[in-house]
Amino acid sequence: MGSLGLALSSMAAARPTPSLASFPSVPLSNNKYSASLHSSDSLETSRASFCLEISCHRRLPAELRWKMSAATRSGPVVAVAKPEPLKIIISGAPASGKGTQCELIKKKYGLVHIAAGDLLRAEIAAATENGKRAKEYMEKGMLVPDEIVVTMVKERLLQPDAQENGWLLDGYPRSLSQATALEDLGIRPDLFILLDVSEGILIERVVGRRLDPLTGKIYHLKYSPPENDEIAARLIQRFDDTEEKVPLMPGKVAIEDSPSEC
Ligand SMILES: Nc1ncnc2c1ncn2[C@@H]1O[C@H](COP(=O)(O)OP(=O)(O)O)[C@@H](O)[C@H]1O
Repeated sequence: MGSLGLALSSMAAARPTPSLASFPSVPLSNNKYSASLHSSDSLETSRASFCLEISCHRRLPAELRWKMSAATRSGPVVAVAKPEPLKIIISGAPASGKGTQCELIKKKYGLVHIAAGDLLRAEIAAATENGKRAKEYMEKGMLVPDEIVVTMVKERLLQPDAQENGWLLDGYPRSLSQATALEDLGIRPDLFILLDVSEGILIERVVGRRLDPLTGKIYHLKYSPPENDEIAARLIQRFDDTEEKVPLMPGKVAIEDSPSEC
């Protein structure tokens, strides 16, 4: 019960090494990027134990490697590459625990969380042309066309906060064409995380999930019950939290075969 498979595939791109002049002076121990996500950090919804270790040893140019080895011989010469910001794509079926893991990853690594659905809802709220078009598709539960989504996601990824702090992209890509579009733009993640949860567990989570309309907090009748009767009385079920929403095959929603439907 409760097995949460975490398929983690590294899509590390061969990135250009920054020039020596751009290296700030930082302690030698910072010469690698190392990070981890442990189940002990997680909420009850993700009960299975898993551990994600990210260790990105950055390649340094020969000149800097020589300086570092000189440092170990003759004392502290401290000039080390600042690691490039981490770029992650996370994917998983509804109720796979994506929201929970996104919160934890975002908090731990200081990444900018970019959710395609949130970007679309912001366009709708701002009543832009794209927002008006997107709304028609979203209301029918269909994927919004690529010409809207791809540009929107690209522009968000290229904004200074995401470039400086790194990003965690969620809800994109949802089709092969969206993945290819990102690749064509030269935007590649360091990691692709797929939360691969069995259908039985997804169904159990979806049908037991409840929303507190007052606070926006998500509960689960079995795994994360409301704190008191007053909250319990006002909990509602999202209209799309039904068994039918759960994909028949695990991973189906990760990258949709058909770009036309969610
Ligand atoms: N990458 C995307 N491409 C096309 N449409 C998208 C994409 N991401 C989100 N959408 C649209 O926004 C809606 C809400 O998405 P989201 O907030 O991720 O919720 P959910 O996980 O319930 O689908 C989707 O049903 C779809 O219509």
